[in-house]
Amino acid sequence: MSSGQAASKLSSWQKLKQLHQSKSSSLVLKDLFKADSSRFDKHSLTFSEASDVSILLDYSKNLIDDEVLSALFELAREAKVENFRDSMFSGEHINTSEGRAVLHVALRNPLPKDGGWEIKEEGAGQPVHDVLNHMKEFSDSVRSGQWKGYSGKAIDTIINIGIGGSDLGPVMVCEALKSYSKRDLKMIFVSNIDGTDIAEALRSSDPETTLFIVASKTFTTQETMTNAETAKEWFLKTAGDKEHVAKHFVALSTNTQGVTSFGIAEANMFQFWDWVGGRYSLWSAIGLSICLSLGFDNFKQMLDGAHAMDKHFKETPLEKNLPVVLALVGIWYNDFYGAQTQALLPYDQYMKRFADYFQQGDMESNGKSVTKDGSRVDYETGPIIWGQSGTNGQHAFYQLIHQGTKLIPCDFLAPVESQNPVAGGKHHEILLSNFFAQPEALAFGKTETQVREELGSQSSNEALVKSKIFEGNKPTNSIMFQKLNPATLGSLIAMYEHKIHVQGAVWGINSYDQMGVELGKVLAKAILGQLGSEGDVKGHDSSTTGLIHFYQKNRK
Ligand SMILES: O=P(O)(O)OC[C@H]1O[C@H](O)[C@@H](O)[C@@H](O)[C@@H]1O
Repeated sequence: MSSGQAASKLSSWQKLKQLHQSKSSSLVLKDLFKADSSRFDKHSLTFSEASDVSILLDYSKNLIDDEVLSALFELAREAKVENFRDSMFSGEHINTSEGRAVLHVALRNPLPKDGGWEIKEEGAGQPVHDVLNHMKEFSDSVRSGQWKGYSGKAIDTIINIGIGGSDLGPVMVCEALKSYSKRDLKMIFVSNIDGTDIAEALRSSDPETTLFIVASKTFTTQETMTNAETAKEWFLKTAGDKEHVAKHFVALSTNTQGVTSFGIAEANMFQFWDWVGGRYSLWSAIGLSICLSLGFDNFKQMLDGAHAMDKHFKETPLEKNLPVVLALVGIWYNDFYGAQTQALLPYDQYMKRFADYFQQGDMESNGKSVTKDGSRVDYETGPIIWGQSGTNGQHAFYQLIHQGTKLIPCDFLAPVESQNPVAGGKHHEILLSNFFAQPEALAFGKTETQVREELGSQSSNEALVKSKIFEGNKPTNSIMFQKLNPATLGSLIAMYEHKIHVQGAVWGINSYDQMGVELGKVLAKAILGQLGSEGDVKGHDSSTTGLIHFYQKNRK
């Protein structure tokens, strides 16, 4: 297991610091490509270890050379990334602050008799497959119309009520794999405590044909429980009899007692375990909305794609290991170039929620400032993750990436094949030409000489010349895959999950707790009890008191 040692104490870290000082000015992409015509071949990797999956990672447009790369791999070895990875796979309790194993990989692991690994943790073998069978049975019966609502009608609307990890994964996947979905089954996701979210969902739904999925690992999350109660009240107003809840409410949780006291029978509960982190839970019962929308077979293919990436991560030498390479290159910018953010830019409209999903995945995992042994880090940890689908981003924020003052490493992702080759494939070719052009423009820019040539007689306008120069040398990864099918999406998600794992291991932090979301929750609870009258507002600073008083005076 990783000791939680500060990364800056490692000798390879110091070496990387020196390398950055001594050679960053000579790490110029234009020159690096000119000097080595095989740079793409040397710095690209392929993954095709799952059926129906083919992924190319081109990391050649990074500010790296052989010396930097070998120091980065040395860092991974010195930080015992391989040991820590193996500890995760074997079920050791690597989430030390909560004393838990971290086993989302077990959710996509076949049984040992079918070629999976033996994992010694309660739930991590047959029980996982029992829940999968339950999910299959249930989703088949709802999708086929066999499952009937209380008045005998089939279900046509699914409302998933959950937040954070109990929302973002299902939302992202249902959107990404929309072309595989049952189009006449309406999927609605309610997460926000803002009454608008549930009100809009209910407005367009019919209690006789709506199925509610209450998704919450803990079954105590205020937003989810409040939305679920409101949904139940709305349902019972029409349905009347409490007995009917059984036909319209199911729960996904680790908390059986919470589920039954809400009024959902254990038979309508899909179980998972405390070793599934919320932001890693879409592979578990939390994926029920995915199964309902896409069908179990597609869900299973997504699990298989993820499992193949797990196997790749577990067994492939670091130098050829996609998640490891992504992680190390990310550390190079995050810790040595001072980059604050990392953009995820999928050139596939179906992946429009991908960056939102990994905002939680990455930032909740690695947004930590103490190591596992409790020392304050003296280096940067998790990056700010953001992005949106291409080409929309190009017309919104790429200006800053190209010519702003900040270094923003970007991952570009795109499918070879479009699922909607409209207008004879014209849209897709235009989309891909942009996917190819942007990393090229970022890497190689446009020189002053080129600008002057282009401007011709106007080149005497110095300010204009300067404004049109692209400095270039902006690093990117390009990730191409054949087609966004369920297995490929599974592989891509698992690839980024493991990237996060490797970075957390190098930084010596616990990527698997989320203590930082607690304080705000506690304070909100206390304030909720004080909103009644001005006199109740006690124990706050003048700003918070002033804000609450303003609300109390002006509410209607
Ligand atoms: O599934 P639950 O228990 O409702 O938690 C929902 C979310 O709550 C908090 O914000 C965090 O703990 C997240 O990691 C979690 O995903």
